[in-house]
Amino acid sequence: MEKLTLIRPDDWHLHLRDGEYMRAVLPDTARRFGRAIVMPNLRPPVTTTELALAYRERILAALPQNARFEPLMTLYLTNNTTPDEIALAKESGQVHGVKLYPAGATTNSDSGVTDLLGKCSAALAEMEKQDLPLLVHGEVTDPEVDVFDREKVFIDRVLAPLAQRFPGLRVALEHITTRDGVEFVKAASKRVAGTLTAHHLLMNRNAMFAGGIRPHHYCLPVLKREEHRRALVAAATSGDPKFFLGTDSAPHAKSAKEAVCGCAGMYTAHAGIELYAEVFEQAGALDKLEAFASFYGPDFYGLPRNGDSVTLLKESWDVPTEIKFGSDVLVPLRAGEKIGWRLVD
Ligand SMILES: NC(=O)N[C@@H](CC(=O)O)C(=O)O
Ligand SMILES: [Zn+2]
Ligand SMILES: [Zn+2]
Repeated sequence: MEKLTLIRPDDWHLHLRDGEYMRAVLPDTARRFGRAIVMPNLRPPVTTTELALAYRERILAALPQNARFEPLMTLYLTNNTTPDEIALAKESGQVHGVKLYPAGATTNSDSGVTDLLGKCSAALAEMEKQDLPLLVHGEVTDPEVDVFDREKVFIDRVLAPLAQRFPGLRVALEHITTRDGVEFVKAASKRVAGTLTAHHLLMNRNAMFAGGIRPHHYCLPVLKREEHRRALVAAATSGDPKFFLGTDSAPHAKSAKEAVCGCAGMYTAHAGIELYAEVFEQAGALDKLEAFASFYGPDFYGLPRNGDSVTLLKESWDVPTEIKFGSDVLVPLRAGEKIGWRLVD
């Protein structure tokens, strides 16, 4: 049987939520990944180092015994984030990035930024000075802009001017979904990188409408056309160190997804590395998976690569139709279907 052994991967974009929900999903990530950049869009958001350190303690306390998983914390940038808070974050050694959510762009982003280059310039200057990366949800929230164009317009209106004004700032464009995003990252300086999710690599926007409306294939940024998906796969499998793994696994209760106004996010942590193995296999690039999943992320964040490894077998397994999610259930990606690679414990 075909077998794949990789240095243990890390997830550079993950939603763990909190409390019983966090306890339900954390083991899926901890089983596969050595570390994860933990998103701060809790309610209320993680806006200070103090809140981030307390959240980190709750995650550590919820880890399965013997797990050697390390949560890498982030701060939620607001119009009021001070340079002092940025300095504190860096000094803590536990905060590895500051997350920009344009206000209203996505799940739990109501406290987000309304005018990045205006209101956040002092915080951004401090991040540049401290070399603390800015992690970006790259979509404009202007309701006049077509939903499918919001990433491209964000690059033109916000990201390009930001990179000009703060050339020393390390920036990760999270969950890139378009050719435009790929091209921006490639053309930018070495300090600009991007993460790619498994679901945007595997599916185009038709997946939202296969035989009817599919709420479990709705996320933000929304799935795009096939030509964009192909550009993402080309970037992921190119061996370019600017592109690395970030699942954006975003658990929501089944009832919140299957609703009149269903919320955005796909749960993929149950197969967080296996789904990428499918992508790289389909592209004939399994030899490029390890660097994408395990090398380029820590290199960008200035952290050591993991020392141990994981093994995948080319053996299909059945994804459950539901997974317990605290007092609720969630529907994982590929629910009731098969995944072609299996993680060996
Ligand atoms: N990706 C999503 O569709 N949802 C994420 C938020 C985000 O990453 O934008 C969530 O927190 O649910
Ligand atoms: Zn996002
Ligand atoms: Zn996310």
